[in-house]
Amino acid sequence: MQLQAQLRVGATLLLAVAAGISGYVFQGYANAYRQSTRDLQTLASYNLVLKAGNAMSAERSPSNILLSLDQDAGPVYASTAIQMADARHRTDDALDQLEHMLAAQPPASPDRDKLSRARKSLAKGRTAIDQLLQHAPATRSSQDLQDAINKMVLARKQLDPLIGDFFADTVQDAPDQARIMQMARILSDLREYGGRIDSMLLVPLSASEPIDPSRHLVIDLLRGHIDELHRLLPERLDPSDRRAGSIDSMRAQVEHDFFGHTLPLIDSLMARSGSDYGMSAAAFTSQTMPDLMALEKLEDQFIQRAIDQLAQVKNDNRRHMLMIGAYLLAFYLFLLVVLRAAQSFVIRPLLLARQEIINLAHGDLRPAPRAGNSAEVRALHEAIDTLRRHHLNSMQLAIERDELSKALRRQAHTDALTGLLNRHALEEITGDLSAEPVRLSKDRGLILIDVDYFKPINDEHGHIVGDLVLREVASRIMRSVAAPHMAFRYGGEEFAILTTGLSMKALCLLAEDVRHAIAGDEFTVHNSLRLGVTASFGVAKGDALIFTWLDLLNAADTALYRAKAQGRNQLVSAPRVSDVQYSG
Ligand SMILES: Nc1nc2c(ncn2[C@@H]2O[C@H](COP(=O)(O)OP(=O)(O)OP(=O)(O)O)[C@@H](O)[C@H]2O)c(=O)[nH]1
Repeated sequence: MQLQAQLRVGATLLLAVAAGISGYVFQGYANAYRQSTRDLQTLASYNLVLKAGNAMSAERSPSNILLSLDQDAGPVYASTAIQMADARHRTDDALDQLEHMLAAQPPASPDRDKLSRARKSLAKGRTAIDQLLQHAPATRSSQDLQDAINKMVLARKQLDPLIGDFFADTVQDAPDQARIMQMARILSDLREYGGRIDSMLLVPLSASEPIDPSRHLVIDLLRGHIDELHRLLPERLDPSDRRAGSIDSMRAQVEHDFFGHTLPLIDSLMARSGSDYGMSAAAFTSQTMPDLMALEKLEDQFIQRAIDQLAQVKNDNRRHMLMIGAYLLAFYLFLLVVLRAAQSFVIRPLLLARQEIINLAHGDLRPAPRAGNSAEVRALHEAIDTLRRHHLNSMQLAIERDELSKALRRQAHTDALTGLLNRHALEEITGDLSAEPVRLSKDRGLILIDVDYFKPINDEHGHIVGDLVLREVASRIMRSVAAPHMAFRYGGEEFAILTTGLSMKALCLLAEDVRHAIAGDEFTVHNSLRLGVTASFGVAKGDALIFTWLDLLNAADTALYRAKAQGRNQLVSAPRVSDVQYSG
């Protein structure tokens, strides 16, 4: 498998493993995120119901104070009336929010029915209170007062089933939040029961009547509930939360105010057997209202803190999910970069180096494109450069060898004295005469030339002069012979001209030209020595009688012999079918 493919497979495997692990962790966070979203929604809904209940409970306090005040109370009455109006407003807001939340449920759903009944009861309670407030306190009967108060308590009680249903549902849907909801409910119930006791004491205190046994019983029952709930309420509401400082201080404050002040006050009022309570209903309600409000506030802060914590958990989970996604993406990009880098810095340089080596192998020594700059790739390029240099050297050596062998070949075929082709060259062209006879082309013609009386020149003037004469003879022959015909020094003072495509007549004319060129002007050896030189010529051409090189050579040699014999400085052509003969 190619390196690139291996890298891709490796990267895909790595990515798959990373994606698997990330997916597993991501799934965990996604589940936690979904759970925290659900919990948050559940807790927020539960908070809405409790808020509505608390608002209804809280609304009773200013109503009760107002019912126990004389309209002549002036600013106190007016400010309490404003407080009651505000409290009603808050209750309506809370109930509206609750109704809005329940709007998703079908119109005839039990929850919406319960809420609607509670609102109707509340409206009745408010009407009863408003009607009572139309009359001066002295003209109100205790019964009417108790009825109005009971209606308000009943309205709040109508909401209990809804709170109970939400509590049950949410404990089921978000069991992790059960403790928080339970604590919130305890605080809400404490506030409600405290408020109810307040309401129950309002009539006896307003009318300065003794607490009748049935009222006593109800208040004792409520008091008992409060004690029970008090026991369930821990010292620290959420010890796991280190930031819960303000909650804990509020909790301590509630312990001090509600349990340490309001309840003992109630107990002391309950303990009085007569009708002298030592305080008015308005004073009593005004004293207990802040403590009840503190309870309410504690519940509100507590559940709000829980909601904030859940929102934080939800955000943390979402952040973790995003981080995992970002890490995975970053890992994917990293792998992509690694692959690209491998492609740029390893694979491409390798492939280019491979191509360069192939080019070198095919003799292409030109510089090829390269890539990569790592130490390893540079080392590879240096190795290729070394190979190129070796290749270049051996090619140069081969060229030199070739040129040398050509020069040697040329030398072997050239006569050193005259510069003409030598006999060996002629034999290469005509074929080894000792071997099988080579078929001769009829186009071929041969002129053999022999310098006349050369020995006497040597003898009289020395070999050096003889050499100069031979050179001049060769030079004059060369000047007369043009391609495709070729001139040779055949040996000693003998020369040859090999022709192609000449008729016997043209051959003889050429030989005659050469003869004149030699014999025409005297040879100037030096200023004081001028020599007249002649040569004899034997001419032969391929035809029906002469059909091998040996035949041609013999025929030309015989003709030359005859030219010598006939007196030299002449040419004799070999006998032909037509037997034409020229003589000079
Ligand atoms: N200077 C010189 N002399 C050479 C060379 N090669 C052969 N000779 C001489 O050429 C002479 C040839 O003499 P011969 O064969 O008798 O011919 P000739 O004297 O020309 O007589 P004919 O051919 O019969 O006219 C010899 O003396 C050789 O020594 C050479 O390269 N240089």
